Amino acid sequence: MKFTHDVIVIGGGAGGLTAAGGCALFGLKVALIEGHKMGGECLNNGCVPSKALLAAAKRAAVARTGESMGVRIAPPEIDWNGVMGQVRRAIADIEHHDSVETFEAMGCEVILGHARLMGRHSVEVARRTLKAPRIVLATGSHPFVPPIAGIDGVPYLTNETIFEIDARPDHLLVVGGGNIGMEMAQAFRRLGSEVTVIEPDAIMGRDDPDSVAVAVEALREEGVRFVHGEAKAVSGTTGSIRLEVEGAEAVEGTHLLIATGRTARVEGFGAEELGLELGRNGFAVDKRRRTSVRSIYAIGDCRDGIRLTHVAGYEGSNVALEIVTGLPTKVDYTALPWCTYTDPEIAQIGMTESDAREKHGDAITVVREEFSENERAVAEGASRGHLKLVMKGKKVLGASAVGVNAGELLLPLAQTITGKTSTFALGSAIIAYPTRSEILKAAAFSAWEPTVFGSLPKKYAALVARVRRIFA
Ligand SMILES: Cc1cc2nc3c(=O)[nH]c(=O)nc-3n(C[C@H](O)[C@H](O)[C@H](O)COP(=O)(O)OP(=O)(O)OC[C@H]3O[C@@H](n4cnc5c(N)ncnc54)[C@H](O)[C@@H]3O)c2cc1C
Ligand SMILES: NC(=O)c1ccc[n+]([C@@H]2O[C@H](COP(=O)([O-])OP(=O)(O)OC[C@H]3O[C@@H](n4cnc5c(N)ncnc54)[C@H](O)[C@@H]3O)[C@@H](O)[C@H]2O)c1
Repeated sequence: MKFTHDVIVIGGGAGGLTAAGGCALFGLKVALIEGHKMGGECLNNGCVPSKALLAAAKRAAVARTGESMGVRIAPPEIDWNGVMGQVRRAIADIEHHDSVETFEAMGCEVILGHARLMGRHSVEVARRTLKAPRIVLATGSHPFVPPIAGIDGVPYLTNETIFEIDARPDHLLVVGGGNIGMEMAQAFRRLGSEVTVIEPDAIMGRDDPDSVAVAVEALREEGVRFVHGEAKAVSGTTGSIRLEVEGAEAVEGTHLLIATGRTARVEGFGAEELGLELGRNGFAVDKRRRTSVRSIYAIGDCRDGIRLTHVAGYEGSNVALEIVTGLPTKVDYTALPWCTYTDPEIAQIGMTESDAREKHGDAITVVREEFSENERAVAEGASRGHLKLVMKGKKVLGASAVGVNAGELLLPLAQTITGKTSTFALGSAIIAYPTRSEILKAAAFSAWEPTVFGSLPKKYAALVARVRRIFA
């Protein structure tokens, strides 16, 4: 077969960009195909606009404290156009990282158009047929809308539309208490909407319940209402929406946000015809991210598994490495981090306490340190939250943190979990005072405290002291 490229990448989101850029930087001939907007979900409808909205909301929340620390601030006035402008500005300021020009400069041939798989080595796009020994699918996901009776007759928002609404909702009903639900609930509440979150299971069920409880309490104090139950039926129109909830009373609001998870994008581009096997939600892949057709990889949101930007990017670089070197390269998620950017922030890396108990039973220990003992947090009057280290012996298996900027604490823990550093090194490091990172040192040191101040070191110290008294 005559190949036009070494690798064809379908999808210009976090996964596809990283795979394509990685291969191109090694000098391979790469075709990168994007059918909608470069940057994908994260830049255009996901991480970036949501964090920009949370930033505007935080300003409003600070202003709402009125008088605090002897400083009086006027109550916030929310200009919705300005808020949406902040969201657009953030996207505009970041989009050059993901632009056609940037990826052409790296050496990719960027093709804008809808790609279609025609065979194990061939793709059609913009009336051209491309052929390559390897194809990478990075086609992402779209919002999952559950079968709520009446949903098709009611206007509803998803992450694809919520960052463009032209007026602030008076009362936002958020169906789903996952990452999107929690972040959007706090953002809209702080910007002045009434907010009700409807969730039948645990709020943010993948996270440590102790961390989640701290954030839920904070959101409740700010006025977010949580209703425990499943959204079953909906009626009404924008401005007047009524949602029937199984196991709870019906709720009414002006706008409806569906934040109930994602569906992998696996249809409409020839994957069915090629017979690519599917998992529960996305392409079935092995640890090298190969699909059932071995010349075709699937990475990021479109394959069955975790859906996060840094995961898509990591899988993109992993696949690029495998294609470039020709050596099998497996993904390793023992130190996977994720954060939810509410205030307080919820951060997790590696195993939660319950994951670890399930795997190792009583062999694990959990060390917990409170931000109320961290002097920086106390001085700043923001000491809500804690850090939990989950350990087996002196090895960290995972950590859960909740508090201001908790996600920024994860890097040293990633190195500890992967064995690149140790709890001893973390516990004995010099940490600038006063910083929130001191909580890491305190937790790591707790693991060593019984050993360092144990009976043997005490006996040794006593011996040195006795000798010194004799010879001093
Ligand atoms: C509201 C929200 C907030 C989020 N916040 C965070 C966060 O804070 N941190 C985090 O880590 N993750 C976050 N995520 C998740 C993150 O956005 C995704 O995990 C990430 O974007 C997945 O990247 P991807 O490359 O797999 O797919 P995508 O970003 O979805 O990109 C896929 C691309 O493929 C293109 N495409 C699809 N089919 C074709 C075709 N046939 N031909 C050509 N092009 C095609 C699409 O147009 C799209 O641009 C958030 C998600 C949402 C919805
Ligand atoms: N900070 C971050 O990293 C971040 C932020 C936002 C989104 N994301 C990613 O985006 C993806 C989607 O987020 P999400 O919040 O939509 O999904 P999610 O899977 O986190 O949560 C969806 C929630 O909806 C609930 N639900 C489902 N059907 C329901 C019904 N009929 N009534 C009420 N509740 C119902 C589920 O029980 C679940 O708790 C996730 O994969 C997440 O990783 C990440």
